[in-house]
Amino acid sequence: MAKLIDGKRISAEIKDELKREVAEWKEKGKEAALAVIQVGNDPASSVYVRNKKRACEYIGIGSLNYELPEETTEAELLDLIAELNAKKEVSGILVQLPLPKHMDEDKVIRAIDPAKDVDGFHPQNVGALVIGQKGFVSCTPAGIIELLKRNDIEIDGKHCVVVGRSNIVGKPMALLMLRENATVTVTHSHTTNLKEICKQADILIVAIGKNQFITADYVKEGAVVIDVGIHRDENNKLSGDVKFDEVEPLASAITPVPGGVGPMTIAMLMNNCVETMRYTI
Ligand SMILES: Nc1nc(=O)c2c([nH]1)NC[C@@H]1CN(c3ccc(C(=O)N[C@@H](CCC(=O)O)C(=O)O)cc3)C=[N+]21
Repeated sequence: MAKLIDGKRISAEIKDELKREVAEWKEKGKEAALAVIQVGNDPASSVYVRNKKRACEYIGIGSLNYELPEETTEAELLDLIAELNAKKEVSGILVQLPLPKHMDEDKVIRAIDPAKDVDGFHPQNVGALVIGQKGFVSCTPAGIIELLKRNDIEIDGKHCVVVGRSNIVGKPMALLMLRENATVTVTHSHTTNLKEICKQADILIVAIGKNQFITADYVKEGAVVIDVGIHRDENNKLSGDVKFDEVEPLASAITPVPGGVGPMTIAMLMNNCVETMRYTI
């Protein structure tokens, strides 16, 4: 039986730590506020936006929500970002992804001041991660490192296989594991022998966006399995990229969906928001 990695509990712990820290910074006259921009009204996005707002309120930082209609032009969005970049009271800016198809996501992300890019998506922050310099780190991979550390799971020297190479999860995940001295293999949809490679993993991190794709035959006995996927069926029941019931008996530790990686994303977003208080004068 695998140890269940409880992301919900750990994210609550982190938010409590941050709440105490924010109170201390406030006594010293510092403030922080997160601006969240949502374009259109995708219901799943609305849930996340609401969760972020609630987390800001909980830890004691400000939150501004901008709900823009689907027809907003890219130029209008860029204007709003420029306005928020210039606003001293706004310390973090998050543009909820995905954006409507008529917008160039790369261009929009590049418009955010890297010092306010609490998502860690700006090329300057991604570049800093590549060469080991300070910068905001993408929240989901940062949350996974925190989950492993707070469960005393050794990373140093281990073989970590990352399934998926997205800019916001797979790639930064591989870089963070490398920073922790893991030996890292990045796999993706063109990988031949995917099963054999996954089976060599001491730590298997799955972010491919395919419902319950990873079955027992991908997993070595005793492996640690981290599931980044999130899928919703017609009854609103959530599942991940890993076939949990099959894999759980094999793994030494595993994250559930929900209650695993998801809540950690929000906790690390809050950590990035508090980071803006740590270094300003
Ligand atoms: N600019 C931007 N930054 C993001 O960080 C970002 C984004 N866009 N677009 C969408 C994805 C998705 N995402 C999640 C956050 C929390 C949960 C989460 O809390 N999940 C809960 C379940 C919540 C539920 O019931 O749906 C869990 O896994 O236990 C999931 C997914 C952040 N994203």
